[in-house]
Amino acid sequence: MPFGDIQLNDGRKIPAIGFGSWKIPKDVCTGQVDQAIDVGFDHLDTAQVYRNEEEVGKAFKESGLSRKDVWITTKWSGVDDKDPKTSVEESLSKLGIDYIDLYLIHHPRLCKGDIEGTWKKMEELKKLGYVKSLGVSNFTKDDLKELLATATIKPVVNQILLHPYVISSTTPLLEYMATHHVVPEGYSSLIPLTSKPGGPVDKPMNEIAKRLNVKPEQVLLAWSKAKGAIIVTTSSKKERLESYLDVGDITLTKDDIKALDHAGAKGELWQARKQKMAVAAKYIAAAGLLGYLVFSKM
Ligand SMILES: NC(=O)C1=CN([C@@H]2O[C@H](COP(=O)(O)OP(=O)(O)OC[C@H]3O[C@@H](n4cnc5c(N)ncnc54)[C@H](O)[C@@H]3O)[C@@H](O)[C@H]2O)C=CC1
Ligand SMILES: O=CCc1c[nH]c2ccccc12
Repeated sequence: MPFGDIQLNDGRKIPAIGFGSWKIPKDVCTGQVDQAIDVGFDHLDTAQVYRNEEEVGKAFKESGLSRKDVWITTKWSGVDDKDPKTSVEESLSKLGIDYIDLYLIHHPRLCKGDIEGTWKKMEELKKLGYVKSLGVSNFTKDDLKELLATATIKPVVNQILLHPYVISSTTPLLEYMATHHVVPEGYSSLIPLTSKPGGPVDKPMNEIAKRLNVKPEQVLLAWSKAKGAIIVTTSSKKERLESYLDVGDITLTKDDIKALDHAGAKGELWQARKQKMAVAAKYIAAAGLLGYLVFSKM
């Protein structure tokens, strides 16, 4: 079963899984995007700051696919303090296309305290025909509230970190977004495998993978899909890319999702406790040093 599309609040439909080009070196980028398109990805995610828009654009051109058949997202990352209009014109030229499907504010800090003014500049880009849909990334609930208070065009997505170890702190944001029809786009969904292996999520993830006869990474992507998110992921390996697309066929049960959420929340709690202990240890060490300095002078 193919992944299909997700309906956006501006009437458009976005392919539910995308191939991201963050950290892909220029010299191998076109080849990796070519491969992703070859296996069936029709949604590419890049950014001004990834510095590989030209290579992504080259792969699209080489694919011979028609512009309407590939969804292209890029982001205003505030590189060299350039404003959204200058940046989007540069992105269009680098990508070699005449419109961008989805243009995102890469991070709220780029707005420098003026979310309202920055969003107005983004809205202009849609009116100019440079971009079809507008969205944000890494916005908190408060950032979104501020934006929605004055927006005339709603963001269609908020591209956010989404994996079981952040589910507890992210649920209020996801609920707020659902109320306002802003679709989550989840990135770094594979963190339990890539940078936090050995945590509490491993057990349910591996058990579910075994029961369904699928790979652990597919369980994590299926979890993200179950949260209603558009998935943005990546790999340089053809077999992995194929296995990501096969997640379209995987449906987790309510109990599977509960088990992953529960294990994720446990890990999040441990992490928070570890951070508190580290801060406390720093204070104790500083107090000890101060005491030593005071008493050694007596
Ligand atoms: N808006 C934003 O601030 C951000 C956006 N992104 C977007 O999301 C895309 C994907 O981000 P990532 O963090 O790379 O996502 P990811 O969590 O999907 O990780 C992808 C990596 O996981 C590896 N992987 C797959 N299965 C594995 C396994 N079983 N064991 C170990 N490693 C395994 C892959 O080879 C690949 O290198 C980026 O290219 C970018 O487009 C990423 C980060 C931030
Ligand atoms: O998108 C991936 C992470 C990243 C790399 N550079 C920036 C700048 C601003 C926001 C996010 C990121």
